[in-house]
Amino acid sequence: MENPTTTETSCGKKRTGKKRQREKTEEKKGPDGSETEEHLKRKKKCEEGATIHPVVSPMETSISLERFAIHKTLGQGSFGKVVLASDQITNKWLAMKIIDKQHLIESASSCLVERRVLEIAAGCKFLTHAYATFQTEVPTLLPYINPLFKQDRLFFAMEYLSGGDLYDYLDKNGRLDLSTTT
Ligand SMILES: Nc1ncnc2c1ncn2[C@@H]1O[C@H](COP(=O)(O)OP(=O)(O)OP(=O)(O)O)[C@@H](O)[C@H]1O
Repeated sequence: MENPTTTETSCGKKRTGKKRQREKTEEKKGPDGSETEEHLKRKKKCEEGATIHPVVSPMETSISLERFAIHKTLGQGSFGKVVLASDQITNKWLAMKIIDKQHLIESASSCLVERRVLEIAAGCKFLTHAYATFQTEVPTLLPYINPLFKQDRLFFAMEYLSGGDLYDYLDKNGRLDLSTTT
């Protein structure tokens, strides 16, 4: 597995309201390494320029945190932090967004919208997508008995994009020329 920790990322920056575009064009697979028929259909439609409608749930939701090794923090967003993780089953690197559910009381709908966008993006080569979402639920009294048990959290396991985000790139280099964008 190639080590992505040597590539430049915009670590530690907090900004709001931006969505990065996908920088890699290699084929993407689910956490089990396979590409579903639905993903392939959606990828084809996307390449043909058709409107992609959300499917019920192309993402894995029945996996747990133990499956992943967490390596370092990639950045901080409005909902929580994003860490570099590796999937110990497929051996792939990914970015994991960790959201403390207590912070979602005011913004649960924004989080659901973000999840939907990550889901719709599956199969579209210009958008970052999520492979899986899952959550941890801690019995209410456990954090008081043992502080190592943190509050309930939501996890978005997304494709890892190295090289920083589009906003930083445009900020530093100005407008992209036509050949770079196509
Ligand atoms: N898929 C990814 N691959 C690599 N780094 C990422 C990825 N997603 C996020 N990051 C890093 O984590 C930071 C925070 O991302 P996040 O999506 O939480 O917030 P944002 O898009 O910057 O802002 P907002 O939360 O308002 O949407 C980003 O600025 C980037 O440095």
